[in-house]
Amino acid sequence: MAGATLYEKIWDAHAVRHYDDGATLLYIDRHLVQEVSTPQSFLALDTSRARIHRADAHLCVADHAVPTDRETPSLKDGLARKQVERLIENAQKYGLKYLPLDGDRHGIVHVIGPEVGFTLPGTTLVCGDSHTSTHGAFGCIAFGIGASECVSVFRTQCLRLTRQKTMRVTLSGSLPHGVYAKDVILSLIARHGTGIGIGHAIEYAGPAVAGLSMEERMTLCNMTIEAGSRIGIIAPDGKTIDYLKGRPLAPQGANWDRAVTCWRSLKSDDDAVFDREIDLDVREIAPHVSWGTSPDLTINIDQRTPDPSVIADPKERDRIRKSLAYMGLEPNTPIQNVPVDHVFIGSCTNGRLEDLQAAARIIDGRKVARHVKAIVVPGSMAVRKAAEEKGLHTLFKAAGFEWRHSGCSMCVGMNDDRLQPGQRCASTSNRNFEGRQGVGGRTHLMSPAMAAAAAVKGCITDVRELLEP
Ligand SMILES: CC(C)[C@H](C(=O)O)[C@@H](O)C(=O)O
Ligand code: SF4
Repeated sequence: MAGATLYEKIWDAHAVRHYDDGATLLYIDRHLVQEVSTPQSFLALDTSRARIHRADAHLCVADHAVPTDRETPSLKDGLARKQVERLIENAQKYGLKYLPLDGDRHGIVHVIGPEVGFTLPGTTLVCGDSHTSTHGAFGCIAFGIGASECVSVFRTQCLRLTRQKTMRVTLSGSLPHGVYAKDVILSLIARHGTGIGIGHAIEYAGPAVAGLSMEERMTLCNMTIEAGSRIGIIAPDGKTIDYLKGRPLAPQGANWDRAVTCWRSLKSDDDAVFDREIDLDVREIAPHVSWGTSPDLTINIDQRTPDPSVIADPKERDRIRKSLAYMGLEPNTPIQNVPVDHVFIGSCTNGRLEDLQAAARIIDGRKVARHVKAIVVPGSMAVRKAAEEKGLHTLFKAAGFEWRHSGCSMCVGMNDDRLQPGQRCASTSNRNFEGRQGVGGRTHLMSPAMAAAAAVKGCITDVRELLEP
């Protein structure tokens, strides 16, 4: 019999019961709770007068709707305010841990989970949010769930699920100058489409993955959902263990030693068979920019927008045409030099310390172009503090960036940070759908270094021109 993949091993270790129809009742170790996706779940709990099975398995934080300009505390808007207040009330009522907006542990769920050591290898972790795939960077099965699934987790700590197929993406080589984990995942999606991962749990492996930092691995797993898969996973190694050591919710003392022994054994067997295999040599990858309204509509910085008139498939032709029209771009336009109005550095994809450092290296000694509004939104207050300790805030502010507090911010038009219709944004976030950053707003996805380059030049730019050799 062939060996098992890492995903299958963690799955089997959490299986409580197998059903005749092939489904499994899976034990869920951890649940992250944010304000936008859970009000109905709490309401269902209230109505059924159900109890929460294990209060310590849940961690709550409000991130999507919160203002990031907290010098002028707002939360004025009716819905945002209600969502945040409801989360605080519910956490209190059910005895769940809540990380307050004004506390030093606040941040985007997917940034704070690993940061506080809530995210651990070998576990199952869920959240009512599709980018829960991020946490798989730590070697756990982590995925987004819906409101009714949240209720099951609250009540029973279990979910009835069907096991996904498995796919391995083997990344070889090492990242070229000016190319980052963001470019790798954008390139993968551009090459294979947004449907490639549907029904599969994707394990990232190979020398290029071993070479990535934990933060880069999180960027990769984060956008796995944009490749159609709910689960991205990377086997834990020395970097994973170093990252977690001493985190407040990580095991301590003898438990830590026991955990590390177990984590070191967590990997796919050499003879494990994946349902699908993809290989990618990262040395082939150039800085990427999305030009359209889906993450696969992405090109190299030195390429041009496509020409729908030469596309044979009528559906695809129509999609490209519509996308160009929404983005206000002509066919065959070089993406380089397209002017931008906004630059957003942040989100659960690229709002961590290394992302801010990569952007700061480009900004250092330079100024944001006069017509550009540029904001840096650290993914958490801990990231903000660490960046300030390194003086990054001074550097960003001197260049003309606004230095904000943690939250989802411009990644999603659910708070005060939004584009106006027709505005174009160089953004380090993960989704470029119509209206994602505000009604009529136009999003170009890219790495933090590329976004910083766009801020300085006032247009989409090849970051390699601004990098020291
Ligand atoms: C609002 C939330 C449920 C949503 C998600 O599921 O991912 C958001 O975080 C997003 O990035 O689109
Ligand atoms: S930062 Fe963006 S992608 Fe991440 S959870 Fe918030 S809205 Fe979703």
